[in-house]
Amino acid sequence: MTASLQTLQQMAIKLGATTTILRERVLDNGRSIAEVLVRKIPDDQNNIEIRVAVLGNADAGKSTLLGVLTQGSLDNGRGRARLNMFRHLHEIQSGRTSSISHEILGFNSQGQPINYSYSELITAEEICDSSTKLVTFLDLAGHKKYIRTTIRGLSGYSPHHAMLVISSAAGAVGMAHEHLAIAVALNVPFFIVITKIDLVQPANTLQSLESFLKQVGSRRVPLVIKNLDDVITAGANQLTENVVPIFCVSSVSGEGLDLLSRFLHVLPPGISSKEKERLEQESPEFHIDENFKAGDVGQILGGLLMKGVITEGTKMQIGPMKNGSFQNVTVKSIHRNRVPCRMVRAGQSAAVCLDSYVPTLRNGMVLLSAEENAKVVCISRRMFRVLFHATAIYPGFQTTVHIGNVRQTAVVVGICSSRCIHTNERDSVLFQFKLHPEYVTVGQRLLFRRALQRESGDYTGISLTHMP
Ligand SMILES: Nc1nc2c(ncn2[C@@H]2O[C@H](COP(=O)(O)OP(=O)(O)OP(=O)(O)O)[C@@H](O)[C@H]2O)c(=O)[nH]1
Repeated sequence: MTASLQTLQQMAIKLGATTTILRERVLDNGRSIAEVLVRKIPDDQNNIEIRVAVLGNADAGKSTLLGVLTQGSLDNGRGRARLNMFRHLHEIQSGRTSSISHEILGFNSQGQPINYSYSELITAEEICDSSTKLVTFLDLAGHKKYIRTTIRGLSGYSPHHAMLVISSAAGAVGMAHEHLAIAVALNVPFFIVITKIDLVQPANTLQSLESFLKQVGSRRVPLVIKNLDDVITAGANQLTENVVPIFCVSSVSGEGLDLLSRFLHVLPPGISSKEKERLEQESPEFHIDENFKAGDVGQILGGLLMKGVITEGTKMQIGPMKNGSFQNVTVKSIHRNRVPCRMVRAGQSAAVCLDSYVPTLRNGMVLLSAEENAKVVCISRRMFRVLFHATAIYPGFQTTVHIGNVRQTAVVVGICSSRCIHTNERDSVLFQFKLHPEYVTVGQRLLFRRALQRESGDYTGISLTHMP
């Protein structure tokens, strides 16, 4: 076995790859078996990246868990670990997340976590440089007041996986149901973390999970992760098998965190390297989710590059403006994970600085290649499925729709095969944006939600496919 592992390692080194032994076992006949992860990072990339959105009810322990994973020191049960996750003073004062924050956790080639406790004064740049795998967490808000921000995170940032955090003290209550229903509707693979097991044993919460999963429309069955074998099996099959991995952890005692961390290390990115290569060949399409001006630096756009490659100096067009037109711009500089870089590739998020100021910028706009003949829509036809509605949806129904980063009021102007749509029914629907045209592409999922009364927050439905 030692000789075989050495040979494998030498083969990997020749290809510029690394090997990590995931598990080893000695059989009854004295022979042994080892499962080895061979990780090859593309030549032009530092590490393999995945984005994980963190969902769950307020006070479930999301920010605390992220604080513990990314800062590397345990919580005191009174909110110490979450302090670094907050972006605003009111969040620190209330202990409640209201915005989307990004946190990173790296892993080296041996599978050891690299976070801010790895060495004294380590910076985000050094974490990125020393990691072969990088997990970016999106810490989303749990309180129902901030549901629109949470939907924006799930729909706009295209996370590869969602992590639903449930407190074992409170169970799957409040917004946990709605958050997971949205992740299921957007087809984001998910896993569950039951936290605070130092306070209450998770037995009752575990029991209720099967019916909880059915209620949100997921046909997957829960698989409680108890040992390293379960971790490897669940990690390898996360995208294909019909199971939901469940971890039981405590951010105060640290119990169960090792298995969760190992799972994050083996969790695969959402798309294959072939698919990624194909996307990189296409014309660039950068979806804007944040825009701001920083002193003399100029106009900065935060977002995700869905297709193509952008480099410094690339000539592009930004829009659509209110009249549907696009404005020509040039990319001045690019930052990724707070570090300057020369290039951003399909599937990566980045902050792009433009050479000129763009008036009337809004989130949901796109940056496209300057040569692209960009088309925008006022009216769009889509296949709809209503997940829940108290009565039915008729023409004239008006609501806020989310398509990626686009968020705008739209009106249903026609339903193709019947007069109205009820819960669980599907139909092709024509809807019109109320204010201005938007850039949408075939296959993007559309999500709409309407609060029937201000407080109740009834979640209504999703469109499955965009029909050209
Ligand atoms: N005993 C114990 N307390 C925990 C644990 N995890 C979190 N807490 C405490 O639970 C409280 C709420 O945690 P948060 O991390 O702010 O919860 P959240 O889900 O991020 O809440 P929002 O930001 O409002 O969405 C804090 O006081 C934490 O110290 C745990 O594992 N054990």
